[in-house]
Amino acid sequence: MSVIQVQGLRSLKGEIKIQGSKNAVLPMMAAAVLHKGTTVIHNVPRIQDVFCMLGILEHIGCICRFDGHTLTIDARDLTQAEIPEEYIKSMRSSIMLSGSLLGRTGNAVTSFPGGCSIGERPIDLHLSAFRELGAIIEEQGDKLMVSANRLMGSHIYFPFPSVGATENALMAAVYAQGITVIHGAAKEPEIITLCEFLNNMGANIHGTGTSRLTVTGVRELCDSEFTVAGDRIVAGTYLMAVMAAEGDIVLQGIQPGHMASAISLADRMGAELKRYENCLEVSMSGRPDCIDVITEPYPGFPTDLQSQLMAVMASAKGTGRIKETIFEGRFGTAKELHKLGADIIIEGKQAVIHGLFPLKGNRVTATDLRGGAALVVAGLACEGVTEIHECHHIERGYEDICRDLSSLGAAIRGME
Ligand SMILES: CC(=O)N[C@H]1[C@@H](OP(=O)(O)OP(=O)(O)OC[C@H]2O[C@@H](n3ccc(=O)[nH]c3=O)[C@H](O)[C@@H]2O)O[C@H](CO)[C@@H](O)[C@@H]1O
Ligand SMILES: C=C(OP(=O)(O)O)C(=O)O
Repeated sequence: MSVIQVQGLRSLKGEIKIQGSKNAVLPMMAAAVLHKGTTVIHNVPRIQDVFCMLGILEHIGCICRFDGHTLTIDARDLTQAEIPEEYIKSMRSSIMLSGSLLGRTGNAVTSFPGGCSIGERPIDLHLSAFRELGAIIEEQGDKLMVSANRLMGSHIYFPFPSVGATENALMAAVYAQGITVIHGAAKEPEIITLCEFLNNMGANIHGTGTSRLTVTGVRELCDSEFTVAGDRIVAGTYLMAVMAAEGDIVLQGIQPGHMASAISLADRMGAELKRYENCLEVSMSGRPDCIDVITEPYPGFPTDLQSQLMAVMASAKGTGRIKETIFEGRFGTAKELHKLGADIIIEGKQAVIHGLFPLKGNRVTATDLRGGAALVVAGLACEGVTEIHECHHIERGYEDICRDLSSLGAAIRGME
């Protein structure tokens, strides 16, 4: 599907089950490489990034079976420590293999990762964590070689929280001799899940959910099974969708506690919300109000919902400001929203949005995963048809955004 057409101004109604979390499952798939045996993961979303990670696992010698939403990874016999550049350049999470391969074999050959155009995204913190555990890092052209005879437990200090660096440090530390303490760890729910997943495999990690994680090295892991939680960013995207389109929807299969900042923001903007243990009911009648928001590490408002929020505010009442503090390139979507008539002014790290309703359907282009989803959200508040091109970006993280939104009553279809 490379083009999506949305006929706007139809309210949403219905119930939907949210797919498993991309940002939780990708590090788990990388972590499965640590174990000389079999790992089964349930509720795995059928998205492009998962297929890319599968390609990497098979390339290094894992035998994988992906039936429906259950993925079995047999990592008994690894044959390769080098990940081809085309994988690394197409997906940021490929860098997770450097931690798990280093932990398992003492050797990983990767390169600097690519991914969406949302900012520079250096990996200095990942590399400093590996060095702290005793690894040697060599760069040869584009190649990045990480190796160690024996990883030794140590104190790793992160100056600010990085999700990926915390995950890579955890994976490298699982077999390191002695105790590793990660100070300044990220606290996102996906880190908690990775710790639970690794402990379920036999690792020994304490401090889960805090910024100080302690890993006591173990000698071996065991076969295990794990179920991935619902994707809080996909759920947040559909929360933004109903705010843009108005209506009443129920999001099933999620933990609303992991979405507290998005829920309180929707409440401030005028939505009515009811939280249950595994689902969230949202009603929006009339146009939402613009508000002021800052993106922050968890538990703050996530950068991964910033573009979708911008799309909602573009068609809301009044004036609001969004300050993006994580990825400097994430205001790229504003340029496409302008084509729909949105009034957004970018001033450095801040976007000032004057809401206008309805927006006007037009041809726009997705330039990154969440920015693409934001254009779909904006299309719901447009008069006429919005045609979104380059939708392969959206398929990186959404199983089928057209299926999901049309089941809620949107007039949306995908085309090749
Ligand atoms: C697959 C996955 O889980 N992706 C998520 C992960 O990305 P990712 O793990 O790449 O994001 P990080 O948490 O590492 O990035 C946070 C900030 O730290 C900076 N940084 C990071 C590493 C480093 O070595 N040096 C450095 O300067 C980044 O440029 C960014 O400004 O967390 C982001 C922040 O919540 C989310 O938007 C992404 O969806
Ligand atoms: C930026 C994202 O993902 P990644 O880190 O995989 O590029 C995202 O999920 O919004």
